Amino acid sequence: MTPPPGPVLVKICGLSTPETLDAALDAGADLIGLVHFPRSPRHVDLAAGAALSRRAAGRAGRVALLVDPDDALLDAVTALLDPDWIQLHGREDPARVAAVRARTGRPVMKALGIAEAADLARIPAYAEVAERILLDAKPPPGAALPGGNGHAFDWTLITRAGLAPGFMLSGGLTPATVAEAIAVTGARAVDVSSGVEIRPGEKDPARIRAFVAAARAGSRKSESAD
Ligand SMILES: O=C(O)c1ccccc1NCC(=O)[C@H](O)[C@H](O)COP(=O)(O)O
Repeated sequence: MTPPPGPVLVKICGLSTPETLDAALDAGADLIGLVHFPRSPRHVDLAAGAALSRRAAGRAGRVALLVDPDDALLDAVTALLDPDWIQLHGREDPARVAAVRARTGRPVMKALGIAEAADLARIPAYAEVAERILLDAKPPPGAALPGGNGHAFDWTLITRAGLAPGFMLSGGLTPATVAEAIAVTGARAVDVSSGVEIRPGEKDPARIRAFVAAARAGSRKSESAD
């Protein structure tokens, strides 16, 4: 996927209240992520997700975040949340990603866990079936969650691999580090959850605003350096 030129695309993930959703929308987030995964501190049930999705409609792209969903859950999420994107953050293989895309008719963002250069080899097969690849830190051993862990991976892995810039960079980003992450990787899209929280699951409007501002500033600096 060739990313459009222009400012970096910013996703704020794991929003679960109207107030913090409004903060992300008012800050200018391009995408908002709604996590439907009961073990997550950011989990929203389908009714809450539907209400938040309606609140965001027309103001940002709505990403329904699922982990190894079955078809019944896909159908319910599609019908109730009407997401603009479906993000798959589990062990879904490329065939499952293609099937999800076909069943829901929604573009799919597939998360891949990165810890070492060899992990990047999975990208081409997924890039064939997903509209966007989200590169996240591989969960540490024993982690309770497949994502949202607040861990960063070595961004130079991307630089050294000479990766085309159509990916979304994720994993442990914060307002303080996102500009450097953009400079190092050339990412044209970034994603954050823990880095804009006071505590797990509790988003901080001030940190959301700071993250969006820092990402936009970082992308302007990165573009002017090109
Ligand atoms: O955020 C969660 O709680 C979560 C739970 C289960 C699967 C995925 C999850 N988050 C996925 C995301 O897209 C996060 O924004 C991404 O992993 C980065 O998280 P963080 O390192 O906390 O910024």
